[in-house]
Amino acid sequence: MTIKQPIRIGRINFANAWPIFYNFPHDQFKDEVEFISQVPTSLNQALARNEIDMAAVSSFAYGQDFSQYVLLPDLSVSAFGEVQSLLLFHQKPIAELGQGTIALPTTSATSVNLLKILLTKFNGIRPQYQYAAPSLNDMMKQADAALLIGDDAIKAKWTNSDYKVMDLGEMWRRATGKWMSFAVWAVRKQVVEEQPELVARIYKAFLYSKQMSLLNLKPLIAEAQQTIGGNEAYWQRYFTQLKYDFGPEQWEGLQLYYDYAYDLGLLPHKVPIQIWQDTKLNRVKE
Ligand SMILES: C=C(O[C@@H]1C=C(C(=O)O)C=C[C@H]1O)C(=O)O
Repeated sequence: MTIKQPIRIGRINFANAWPIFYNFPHDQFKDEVEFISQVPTSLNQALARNEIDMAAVSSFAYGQDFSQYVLLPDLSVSAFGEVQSLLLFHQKPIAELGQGTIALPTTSATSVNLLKILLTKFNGIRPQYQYAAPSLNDMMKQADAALLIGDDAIKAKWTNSDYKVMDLGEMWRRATGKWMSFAVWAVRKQVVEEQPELVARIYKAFLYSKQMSLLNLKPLIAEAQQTIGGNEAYWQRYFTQLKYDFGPEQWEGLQLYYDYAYDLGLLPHKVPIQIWQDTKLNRVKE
């Protein structure tokens, strides 16, 4: 008898993904699952290298390697408009940034490409971009504007009032009228084939966790206040403005993002959104 390896699951260590992980019923799985908590770009890389089997990853990372993955429905970090944690900090007006440099956080894949899409397609500017560690003060020493995501963006906004701040979720909604999904739950196709029942059980456990978290946000809010700061009203709004569903409306917004990314050469191919459906792989649209 072959011993089944645990399914290795990547967890985004930013508050934006908490509602889906927070109430995961670990006791139902014992040695069958193992969680690895990292920033999105580290999870993207770990999934691509087969060091983990399933993860919340940057939606851009799915676009890069979609032939290897399927996406779990009804799970994502999405928004229709404002997000509060995908922020471009700047002093000069956006139109003047075309001659300047924008610092991009090494933690992000979806948002750095979303920013490029927004500035190129909708603002008609092509600044220089350079990657930097996600620290606003250091970034602004070398650049005219800085993008931050996740908890780094939240904290930077609280502690810096010298900059104008643009919310990428809001910019995308204004430009396209669509949803945007920043993180998706990707599973390696090979794991779906090898351990279909376990994948289905883990999927149900994530849905359960999301439902429980949204029914009672109080423990998540208390932990966010303790570990990150801010007040109850802030986190209440944060966790309700973000949406964790992944259905036709979110697919449509994400498909447009992939199409633009392909148009601009940010992705080398068109990206089909492939949704996992129990054990069958169901290609939803090209
Ligand atoms: C909503 C957010 O989206 C995150 C942004 C990501 C990216 O830019 O690659 C990846 C995962 C998401 O959880 C956030 O950072 O607050």
